Amino acid sequence: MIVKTPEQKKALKQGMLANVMRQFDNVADIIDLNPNIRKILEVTNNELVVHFPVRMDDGEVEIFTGYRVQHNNSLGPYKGGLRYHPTVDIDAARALAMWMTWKTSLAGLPYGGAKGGIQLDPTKYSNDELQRITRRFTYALGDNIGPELDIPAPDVNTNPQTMAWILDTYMSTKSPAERSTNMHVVTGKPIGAGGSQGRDRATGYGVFLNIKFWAEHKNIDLKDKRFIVQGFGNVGYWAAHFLEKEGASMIAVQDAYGSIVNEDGISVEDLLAYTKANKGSIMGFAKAETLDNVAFFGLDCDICIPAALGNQITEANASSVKAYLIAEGANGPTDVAAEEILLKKGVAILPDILCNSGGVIGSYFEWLQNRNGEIWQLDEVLQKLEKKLRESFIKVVETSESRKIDMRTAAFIIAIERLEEAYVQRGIFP
Ligand SMILES: NC(=O)C1=CN([C@@H]2O[C@H](COP(=O)(O)OP(=O)(O)OC[C@H]3O[C@@H](n4cnc5c(N)ncnc54)[C@H](O)[C@@H]3O)[C@@H](O)[C@H]2O)C=CC1
Ligand SMILES: O=C(O)CCC(=O)C(=O)O
Repeated sequence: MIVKTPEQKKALKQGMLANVMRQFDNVADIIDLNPNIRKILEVTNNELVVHFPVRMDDGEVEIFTGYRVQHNNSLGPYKGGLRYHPTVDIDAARALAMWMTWKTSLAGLPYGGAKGGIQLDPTKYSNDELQRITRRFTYALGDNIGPELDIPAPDVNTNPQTMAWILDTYMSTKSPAERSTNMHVVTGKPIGAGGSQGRDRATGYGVFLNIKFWAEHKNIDLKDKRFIVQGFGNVGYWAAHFLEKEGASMIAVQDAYGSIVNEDGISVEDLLAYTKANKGSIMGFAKAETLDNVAFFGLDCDICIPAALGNQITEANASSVKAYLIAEGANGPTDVAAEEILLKKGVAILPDILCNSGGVIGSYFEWLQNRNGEIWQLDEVLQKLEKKLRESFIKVVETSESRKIDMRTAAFIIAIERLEEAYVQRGIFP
């Protein structure tokens, strides 16, 4: 359960869970949310913590801890990614699961919210070890996931290969008849294993589209605009790819290994090719200089795209931000204290639950195709994605402008009011 007593609250470190709870409480107060529905939404439905043994390449057995938190399923099956990272713990999974509920609700999808992962540093394990870890984790999750119950997807340090291992392991526990109808137990799969065209780029493309919609709304031409990206993985790379195609220039990048800068621009494709040959790291890229990590968010630029972890823009660095737009590719990259500072400075923030929702929308398209035995072309997927994202963007901007509130508050209001309506219409709280 999400911590609620004063003692627990006091003990709670200022992490993502504290942020998502403050965001929720703020909006619940503004919309005067039905108190019974508030009680339901402020706790998670189910929390699974599993400890499981895996044999390492050297023959030793290591015990791993995995998590799956299912926050709410009043709008449909639980949906959300799996993260492999040392910072994964029960509070991180709770926070990320809650954001998923708001995200799927805002996007108008028939899904609830969940998140999970394994607390580990994947750079310390071989590919074979990661495969065995993923398969044992899937066995440990058992029937707590399922195509109509809870559908995982990729997140930090997981990818289509990870999803294929999960699919294969899950299938191996099913009867032959069930195997062909369970393909949609995970999304973000490789195309050959039932994945959808476009899911690879869906999140980053969605981040780009949100920036483009915002720029059009403000009559700003993206050509020659300077942007910085934190995280050059799935989300960061694809967002940068599409922005560069639009004529904008990437002047700095930060990843888990450090930061690089080139005021004249860094070629997105050259950097991708370099990272592929350099164990995923941007460091040492010849056409840029090394930059102190602390200076990164204070760089002179137009657009800042945090696309790595949570709580990256905080009270400590928010005042130094020079960008006039922050497009949140990551979940929870801006904490509540930082947001207050940024909004006072006039910085616009495209909130995570809107800005990175292209990923889960792309997953929904994959799930639908698997469920209905359909295969869609790339252009069809991208067109449908753009249509859905534009609808969400318009709703958020209209709510923000008519109620004179920031875009995060507007997005949360739309998401939480949809959930409230579902509970009220079902008659649970007449
Ligand atoms: N993959 C997806 O479809 C979606 C991902 N997101 C969010 O986007 C963010 C990034 O996810 P992915 O791109 O999928 O992960 P990824 O694993 O593909 O890439 C993560 C990137 O962040 C960097 N990074 C890790 N720790 C860092 C640190 N302390 N400082 C700076 N950079 C660091 C890594 O080096 C890597 O470049 C996460 O917050 C995730 O929850 C949100 C929606 C969907
Ligand atoms: O594609 C999905 O189902 C969820 C992706 C995700 O974890 C996220 O949107 O944060």
